[in-house]
Amino acid sequence: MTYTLVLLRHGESEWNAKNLFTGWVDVPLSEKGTAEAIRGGTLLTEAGVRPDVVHTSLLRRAIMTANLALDAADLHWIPVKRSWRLNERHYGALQGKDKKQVRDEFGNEQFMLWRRSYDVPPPAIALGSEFSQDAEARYAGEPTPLTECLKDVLTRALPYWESAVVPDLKAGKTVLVAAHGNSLRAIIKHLDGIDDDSIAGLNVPTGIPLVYEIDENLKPTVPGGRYLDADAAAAAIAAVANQGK
Ligand SMILES: O=C(O)[C@@H](CO)OP(=O)(O)O
Repeated sequence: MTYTLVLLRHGESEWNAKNLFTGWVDVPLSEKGTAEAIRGGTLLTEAGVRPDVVHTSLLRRAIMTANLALDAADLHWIPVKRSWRLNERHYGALQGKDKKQVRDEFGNEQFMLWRRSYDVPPPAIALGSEFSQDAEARYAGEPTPLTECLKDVLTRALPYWESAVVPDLKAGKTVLVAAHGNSLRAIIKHLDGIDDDSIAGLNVPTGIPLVYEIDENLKPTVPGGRYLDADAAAAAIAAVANQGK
C-alpha cells in the first residue's frame, strides 16, 4: 500500500519576477506564474495524477495556483483546506527588499545564511511596518511571526502535516499541497530525512508538480519524489538557486 502526495510550489509571483524577498507579503501571480499554474494542472492530467483533496497556505499565490491547476485538471471541485502553517517562511526585515541589493550590502555569506541556512533567521520585522502582517485579520488569534528560519517553519508546519495532511494520506486520498518554496523545503526535509546542512542546497521550482509515493511508515519509496517535467524542473531549480546573483 502506498500513498500519493503531490507538492506544488506556486507559479512565479510578481515579486519573484522583481527578485524581492516576499515571505508573508500577499503578492499576486505574474502572468508567467499564471501560465505555470495552468500547466501544472495539465501535467497532473497527463500523468494521470488526480488529487482528491488540496491543502493550501493563506497566501493568494498558493491559493490561485491551486485553483488554476485544479481547474485545468477539471478538479476545481475537490475539497480544500487552508492553514497559515503552510505559508512561506516569514522573511522578517528582508520582506520587500531586493535580493541582489541585500547580497551586495551584506555579502554573499550573510545573504546565504539568511536565505538558506537551517537555523539563522533574518532580523525581525518592525511591528506595524509596511510589510509586517501583525495586524492582518486572517491571522487573528494566531502567533504571527516577526521572522523565521527554516527550522521555525518546520516547527509550525509539522503539527499541520501530522493533524491534517497525514490523516488524508492514510485515508487513501491523493493529496495536493499547494504552498511555497520554503514551506515545501521544510516538508521535504522531514519526508526525505535531509540533514540540517544538506537542506541548504535544496531548491523548489515554481509550478511543477512533485509527486511522492509514500509507504505506510510515511517514507518516500523514491527519495526526492519525481517532478512531472524533470527537464523544466532542473532548469528552474538552477534559476532559484542563483537568485540574487
Ligand atoms: O522571497 C521569498 O519569500 C522566497 C521564495 O520566493 O525566496 P527565497 O527563494 O530566496 O527563499
